[in-house]
Amino acid sequence: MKVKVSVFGFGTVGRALAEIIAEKRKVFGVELNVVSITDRSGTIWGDFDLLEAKEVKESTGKLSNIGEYEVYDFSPQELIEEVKPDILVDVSSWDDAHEMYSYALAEGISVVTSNKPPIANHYDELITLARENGVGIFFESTVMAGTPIIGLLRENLLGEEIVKMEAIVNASTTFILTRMENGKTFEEAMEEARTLGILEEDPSKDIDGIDAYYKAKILHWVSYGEQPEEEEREGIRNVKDARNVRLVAEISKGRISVAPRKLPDNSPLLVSEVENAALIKTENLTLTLKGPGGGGKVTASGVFTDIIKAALKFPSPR
Ligand SMILES: NC(=O)c1ccc[n+]([C@@H]2O[C@H](COP(=O)([O-])OP(=O)(O)OC[C@H]3O[C@@H](n4cnc5c(N)ncnc54)[C@H](O)[C@@H]3O)[C@@H](O)[C@H]2O)c1
Ligand SMILES: N[C@@H](CCO)C(=O)O
Ligand code: NA
Repeated sequence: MKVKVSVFGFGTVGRALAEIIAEKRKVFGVELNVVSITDRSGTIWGDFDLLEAKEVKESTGKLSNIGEYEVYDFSPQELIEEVKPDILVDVSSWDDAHEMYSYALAEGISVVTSNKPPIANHYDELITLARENGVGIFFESTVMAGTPIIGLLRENLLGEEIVKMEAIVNASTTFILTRMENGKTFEEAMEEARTLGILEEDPSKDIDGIDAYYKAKILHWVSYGEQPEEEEREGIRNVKDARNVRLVAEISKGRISVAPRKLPDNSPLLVSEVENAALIKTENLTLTLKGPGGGGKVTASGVFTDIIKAALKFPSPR
């Protein structure tokens, strides 16, 4: 089965995805063909070499510098109408990408994304639109990167009421707090996090708990199919003694909160570096899920899985 893919956004995750697809373009009976890539400088469309596009972006910062191919100045709607991919992959940091998703879903194009605000703020309308048009919307890497918490909740535990989740879902604050535990200043730790490619384009989203809040909201939508009524959010700017402190997201029916908490020494949530963790309590099970929560390849891994699920028209009950 040949599948046309349009990639929107070509930063850390987009370029890591290009590497994975270049290596694994034919898997599970699916043959992936990336027909367009878009960054802020424009869209390349046609029979370009993926790794060449990655190299041009890395060396010059702009896809439009890829000499021998035409560069198009498409609006998101023109991109959908002209290129007509089978799957639209959003790995950009465009907070308002939901309109582009709606164009695609209405045209029978599945959407895969690692971009949280569009899913956190427009979940219901996007899921409904996908179902009405017989296509899928997949967002594994919006929470815990490629660590499969979204697939776990959307495609499993279907007979279980999710009683409560406590989770560490932001890699940057975990990294910063663990560096501060080891004597680094907040500024030094921030600088180190920047070199890892895990900070948001606007790092205040990490520091002020906004990224973790979006993720908690997505987990609430997937678990309960509705908005939370109660929301609390606090970041880590006021943390002075970082020992055993982590930014904890709590999700239960009707309520989400994000706040720094001092954890006991034996807490499974006491992760470090870029690790994420989730404690999931249902009526009959108590689960712990741990894994990397940030970085180009580990995020692109979850995006790749979603591309295959979209190609195989994988049903997501929730
Ligand atoms: N890096 C990670 O560890 C990680 C993990 C999970 C999810 N994410 C999410 O995945 C997305 C990409 O992350 P990243 O680390 O690659 O970010 P990045 O800042 O490296 O790249 C984002 C890209 O999006 C492009 N972009 C932003 N707005 C655009 C627009 N309107 N039109 C075209 N291009 C636009 C930027 O130019 C940039 O190339 C973000 O939404 C991020 O929150 C990242
Ligand atoms: N900035 C995010 C990237 C992963 O979503 C984090 O630190 O967790
Ligand atoms: Na995930």
